[in-house]
Amino acid sequence: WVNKKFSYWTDRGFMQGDRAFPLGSLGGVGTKMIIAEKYDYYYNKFKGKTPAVGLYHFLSPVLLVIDTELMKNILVRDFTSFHGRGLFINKEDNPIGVNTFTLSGQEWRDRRVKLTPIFTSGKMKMMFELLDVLGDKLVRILEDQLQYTHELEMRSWLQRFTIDTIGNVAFGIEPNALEHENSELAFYGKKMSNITFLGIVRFMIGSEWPSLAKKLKIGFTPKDVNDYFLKIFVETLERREKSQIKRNDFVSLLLGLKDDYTNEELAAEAFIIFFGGFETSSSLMTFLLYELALNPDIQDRLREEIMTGIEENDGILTYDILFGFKYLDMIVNEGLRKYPPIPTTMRKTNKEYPIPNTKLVIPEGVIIPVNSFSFQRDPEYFSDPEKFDPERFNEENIKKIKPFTNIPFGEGPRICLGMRFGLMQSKIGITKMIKSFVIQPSEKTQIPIKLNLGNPLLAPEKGMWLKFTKI
Ligand code: HEM
Repeated sequence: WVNKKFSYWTDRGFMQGDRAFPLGSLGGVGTKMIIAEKYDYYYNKFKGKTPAVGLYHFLSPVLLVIDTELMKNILVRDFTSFHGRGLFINKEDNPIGVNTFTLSGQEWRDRRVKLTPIFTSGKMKMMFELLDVLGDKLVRILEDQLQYTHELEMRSWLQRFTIDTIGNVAFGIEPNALEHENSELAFYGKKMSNITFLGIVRFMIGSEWPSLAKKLKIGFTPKDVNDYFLKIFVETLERREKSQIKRNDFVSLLLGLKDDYTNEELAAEAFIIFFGGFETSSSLMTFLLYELALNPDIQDRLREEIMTGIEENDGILTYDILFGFKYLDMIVNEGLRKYPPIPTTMRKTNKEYPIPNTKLVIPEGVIIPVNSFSFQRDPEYFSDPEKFDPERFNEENIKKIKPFTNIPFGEGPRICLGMRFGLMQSKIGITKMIKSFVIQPSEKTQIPIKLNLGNPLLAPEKGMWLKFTKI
């Protein structure tokens, strides 16, 4: 029976990767490497031999994309055959898990169309002030820390910063995570990004046996995460409606969709804004600080740009000034290339798809991992890929980047909805810190950095210890 399962791809004429019961092609994931590194192993092994290689997530067939032309077809040109996300959802028992990120088909399209207007640059500008204030608070709190020590574990500080920003704008609450290490929001937020044995079992049941998963009331999130986020969002909605408070945040914008969606559906969107926004941006800032500490020339040039830009604007940082920092933009782009916070995105075929110019046909219902991590670290597309080199993204070089090889926010109709917000909060965080501190490696800095095997997003293994000195 297992052998039959493992011949799914060869029966259809595809090349396939290693397979063994029970993990399928995922041997070593979580113990020796993260899943993106395992995909990368297959990407390098099969590159040039086939446009896509068949793998197995446990016993389920998945197809890893290798060829950039095929990737373009999947993400953009022939998107109508690939609009699914391929995640298990359970509307009855886990309403929080049913949102723009996880939905497929018409339901996804309808949500996406309704939500897109709440992410425009005009709406982001409205939220800038709130983030600016929290950025200053981050600096104040780090300054306080320097009375006791100059070595700071920045991953957790940056998580605390993004919990405060997103808790504020998506749930209308003051998590005060920067003041209190163990805020409730942080507890439930982190629960989603720590892979546990139980989480793997739940994921496996959800993808292999959806009807059993429904009977077991399994969904995209654990039950307590569902209940917590539902509760805090509904409480905020009620408070807002009663008091008629108007604030420039996602809660107010979501409230504007009240005629179209139930409270549960709106809470699910607030949840994905929180989940999409807290770990990704803190991961990006963490790796950026690491590279800035290791590359003092780059750090100095960035500080010069920031200081001059703010000084010329009477000491005030605005949205337009922030997004006008060209070198900061190059640095952020290079950070996203080398350390994509979500290193793999997924699609699912909703109908059979013949791969152009081959005899291969991708069957319906197959999950397609697109591993941006591989393309963005492929020396064919980015020479000396381990080197942190913002010049890859200067005005001239950026034009030479091969399309679809740098996709940290995904691509096509399902591209990240919160890209502008993610960039805004990461750029604010970096700008405020670089303006106030010189950042250097410390004795505790892990060089070269290793990845945390228990996190589906890109995270450092042992946190990010860095030396901070007040300017
Ligand atoms: C540096 C920060 C971020 C990175 C690197 C990132 C990356 C991604 C990636 C790779 C995807 C999948 C795209 C695809 O499948 O083509 C995605 C989807 C998504 N992201 Fe982000 N993200 C970030 C920040 C945010 C923020 C701040 C929010 C919310 C405010 C957000 C909300 C979403 C949503 C709703 C989707 C689902 C889009 C859909 O399926 O239609 N993201 N993001």
